Amino acid sequence: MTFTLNLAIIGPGLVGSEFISQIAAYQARNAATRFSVVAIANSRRQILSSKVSLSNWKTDLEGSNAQSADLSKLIDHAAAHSPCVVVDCTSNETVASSYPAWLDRGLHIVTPNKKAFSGSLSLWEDLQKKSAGKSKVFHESTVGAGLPILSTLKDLVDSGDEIVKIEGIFSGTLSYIFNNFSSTDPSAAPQRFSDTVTVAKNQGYTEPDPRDDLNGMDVARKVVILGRVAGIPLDLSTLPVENIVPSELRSIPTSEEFMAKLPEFDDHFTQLNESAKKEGAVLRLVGVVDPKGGSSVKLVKYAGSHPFASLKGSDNIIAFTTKRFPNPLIIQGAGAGAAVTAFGMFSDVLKIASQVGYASL
Ligand SMILES: NC(=O)C1=CN([C@@H]2O[C@H](COP(=O)(O)OP(=O)(O)OC[C@H]3O[C@@H](n4cnc5c(N)ncnc54)[C@H](OP(=O)(O)O)[C@@H]3O)[C@@H](O)[C@H]2O)C=CC1
Ligand SMILES: N[C@@H](CC=O)C(=O)O
Ligand code: NA
Repeated sequence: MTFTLNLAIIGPGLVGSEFISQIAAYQARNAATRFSVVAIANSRRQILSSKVSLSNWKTDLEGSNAQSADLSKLIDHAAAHSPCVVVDCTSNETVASSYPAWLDRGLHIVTPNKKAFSGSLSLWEDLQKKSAGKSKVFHESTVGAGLPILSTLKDLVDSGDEIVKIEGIFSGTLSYIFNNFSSTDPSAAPQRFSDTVTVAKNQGYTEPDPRDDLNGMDVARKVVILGRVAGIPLDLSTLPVENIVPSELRSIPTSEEFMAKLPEFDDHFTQLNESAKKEGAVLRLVGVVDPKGGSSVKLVKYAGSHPFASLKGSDNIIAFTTKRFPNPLIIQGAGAGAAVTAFGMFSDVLKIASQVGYASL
């Protein structure tokens, strides 16, 4: 008997489109069709079908067979195509707040969207309770993109290890910016801070508004998620977070205006970097999960010899110090970008497939 896992994809932007491409490439490589995309929706339009064409979906989404976006219709359609995973590739809070209702409909959820897991504790607890049943929720790409961070942490916790501290560089954007702007390499040409932000945005590392990275909130959300998976009930509203967006730029309405004005503040960031350099150090924005109460997001000066100082590109580095790993277990690699984020989502979909029937093929 052929087992097919259906997929309803919300938000085919940078990450969502790459996820669709990876599913299409998988289908081309595998004779038996294991996945069928039954819905694709952005904020304006949606296509509902028993099998969406993965070679033509962009045109179809704009064509006459598409409907106006209506999330409740999409969910009805997904629920009628069980087993179905709703893949939320938006960063939308309202979409995220609907997850418990979707789980009640028997749907599974895979997402890189951090909003539900770093939002209210009651939503988090509701999701834990509801995903303990038949419906599954996986969100590996919410921390460290495709790097196996949450699965590793869950394995540590479930097997009875004790978390002493989790510390790391959890932002691909801020990693890229500071690795280039505040380098350990004395021969590296000095860079303007605003130029590194532009490159990070163009490479697809940033949130739609790069201020959500620079204000520490994207890292804060990851710290909250890691804390909660580790059993520490962290809350975004009480976590100390260092915001490095100059105060004059915080209330500018659009990200485009923000990017246009950022070069005016290059001297401010150069001075920060120079003061670190005088101490033989570099700047890095780190997140800390501390069961004893010191969880935070802060800009830290690290000596050039520290492992966080020699990161490259948009790499994340996460150090788990536990009772069993007093010398930390370290995971390092690309922590942002469409390909690695979509890979993390694909690996989550494969886990659901194996749990709900793939194994029986
Ligand atoms: N970029 C990265 O490296 C990483 C990203 N992530 C997360 O992945 C997610 C997607 O990021 P990215 O692809 O860069 O974002 P994009 O802005 O490129 O894409 C967002 C997509 O969501 C759609 N969308 C927004 N609101 C709604 C809505 N209410 N209903 C339906 N669709 C909606 C948009 O549609 P429309 O075009 O109509 O607005 C668009 O298709 C985010 O949660 C991000 O935090 C996680 C890890 C790494
Ligand atoms: N903007 C984020 C994307 C992944 O979560 C980052 O830079 O890490
Ligand atoms: Na991850």
